[in-house]
Amino acid sequence: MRSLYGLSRLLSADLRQQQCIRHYIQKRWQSKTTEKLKSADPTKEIDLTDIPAERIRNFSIIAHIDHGKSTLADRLLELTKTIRDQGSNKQVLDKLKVERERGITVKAQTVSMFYTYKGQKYLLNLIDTPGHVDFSYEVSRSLAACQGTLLLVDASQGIQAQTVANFYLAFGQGLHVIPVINKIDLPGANPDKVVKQIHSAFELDTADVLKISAKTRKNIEAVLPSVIDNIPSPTGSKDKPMRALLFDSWFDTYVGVVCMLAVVDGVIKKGDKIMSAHGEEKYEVSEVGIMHPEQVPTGYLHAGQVGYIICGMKTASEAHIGDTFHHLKSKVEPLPGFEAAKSMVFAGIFPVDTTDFQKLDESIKKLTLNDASVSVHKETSNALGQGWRLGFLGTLHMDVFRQRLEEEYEANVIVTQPTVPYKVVFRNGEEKIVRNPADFPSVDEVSTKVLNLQEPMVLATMIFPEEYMGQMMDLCGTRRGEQTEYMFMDETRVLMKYRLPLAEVVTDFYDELKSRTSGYATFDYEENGYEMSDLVKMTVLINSKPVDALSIILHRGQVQVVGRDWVKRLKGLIQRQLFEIVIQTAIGHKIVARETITAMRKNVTAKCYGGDITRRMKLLEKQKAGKKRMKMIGNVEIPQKAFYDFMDKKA
Ligand SMILES: Nc1nc2c(ncn2[C@@H]2O[C@H](COP(=O)(O)OP(=O)(O)OP(=O)(O)O)[C@@H](O)[C@H]2O)c(=O)[nH]1
Repeated sequence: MRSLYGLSRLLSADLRQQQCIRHYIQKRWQSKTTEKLKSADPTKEIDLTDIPAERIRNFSIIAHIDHGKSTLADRLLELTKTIRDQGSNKQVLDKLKVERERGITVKAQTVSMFYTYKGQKYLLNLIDTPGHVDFSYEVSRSLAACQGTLLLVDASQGIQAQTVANFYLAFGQGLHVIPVINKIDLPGANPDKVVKQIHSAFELDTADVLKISAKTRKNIEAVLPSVIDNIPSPTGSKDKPMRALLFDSWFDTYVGVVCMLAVVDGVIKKGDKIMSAHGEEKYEVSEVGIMHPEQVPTGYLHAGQVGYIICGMKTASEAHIGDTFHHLKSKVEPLPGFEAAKSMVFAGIFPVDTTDFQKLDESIKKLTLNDASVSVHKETSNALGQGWRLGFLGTLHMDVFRQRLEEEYEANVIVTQPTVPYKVVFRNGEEKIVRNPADFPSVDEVSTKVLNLQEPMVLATMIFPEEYMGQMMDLCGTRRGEQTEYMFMDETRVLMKYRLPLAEVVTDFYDELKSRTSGYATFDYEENGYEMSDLVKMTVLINSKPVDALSIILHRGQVQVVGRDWVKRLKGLIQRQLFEIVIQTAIGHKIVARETITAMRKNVTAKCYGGDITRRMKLLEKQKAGKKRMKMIGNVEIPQKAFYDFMDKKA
């Protein structure tokens, strides 16, 4: 065991690598379900000429989930009169319906505020970021547009796993970090203890640490002066050739893609002809402005400013996040970009009612217009018909996508078991990444052509009260984890690190971790390469016919448990039919588990004793309609609903 002092060196793993696995989702700013912000000013052009770069501050708020970032953002927007203070503003920057329903920020938002301090007018650009582990990718790219950040910590909960992860993202990008202790109004608040934690964990100067309550507004007025006094202004030069970093974008039905830029050097104006360094595409700027909090044209943005441009970009995939824009004729050194966000979780998506395919196709197209990080390929399944294989950055990203499909497009979908990208190394030296169990080599191929099989690993950091140590070690042990480090955060809390297979983390690991520690444990992870693993593909057979949509890649050690569980659950979902149904799970030809549904004789019109022909017809019609939602596996009819319930673990 070791003290926490100097945690920085221990945790400063490759931050770039950390970014790749992190998850990200893009918003639809103009979503129909999106609530409009309450803007104090009607949309009119704003003049920025009186604000030199020295009086600009670009900063973000980072924190663990629920520590109060969006609430603090509300207070700062009110204080600067960017929005009206009606006493009812609640996380106004969380605009997506899913954000409001889940009470989490999914999408980083930028807003420009004006603030007068010591008689001078300042332009403060605030980027509110998500706190959930799944959306850390949003955090890291947002930080690239900032010079400093407010690190918010809940006064009753103290430092948690994403506090640590987000601090190191900011630290790794060389940002000035201002610690702020929030929720000091809570009865369990212990701000002094949290100050000590911050000091020992991050070696930050805590002499002037801010202690606030974003909810009751206590000490809120101290925040912006601290931002101005401590965070440096951007350093670029207005006189150099224009270079601007594209750090966010979204699709607007009327104007196409809106790009968020941090202008590093020079000036970008309406009418300018510009080019992207990565895509080498040419555009003409038709509108340029700031988010205040809605889009407000300014006519130009100069070095140090953060704002949006509209330049006739048609699709979201043209906007490469991390790209550099420059004037058409000028040659500039591109700014350091970001590594592309990588899909780490893949799943099949199918309509519950197969006649909804076209509609769902449209909906997926629209939703992915704004989320270039979702990879989409068509897929056909014998069990579920036509569908898609989608790649996501994590399971929350996947859940959010599904929820938006269901709520914003009224789609009814079956999402298959998520799969991580496995690696197959062949004896001839070739390598293949398998994102779909259908592409996994057969048992014969594995024994004749494959040198080894590998699975992606992560390094997980967990923070929890000491009394849950046994529970946590047990959980990580059953998930094939290997402990790499543990230490005390303070007298009562432990920080533990485990190397775990990603496949074990993307299932129900987070829920288990929460339930085993009464919600006290927090968790974050980063990518940690591939490792050789004894992997197999398990298939489900219904009356000897394989059901492709129910194939899964597993570690051999899990086969018995999962195999038995699956046949039992399927038995509960498939109705008895006129003949016996045998449900089996198998690895190649080897049967793992089996359940049987005995035969029955069913006559839907049996109760109609001849007489009422209309009723008889109605029942037959109903049965016919029901059949449309059935899938035939061999001679067995399985309702799509059974697949839906199976995937949703409703049995
Ligand atoms: N008592 C108290 N509650 C607060 C305070 N600040 C925020 N909250 C509450 O804490 C909860 C989470 O606040 P948010 O502002 O959504 O937190 P967040 O960090 O933006 O959350 P994510 O975006 O999901 O990461 C909400 O219920 C807030 O009302 C505070 O100072 N005191």
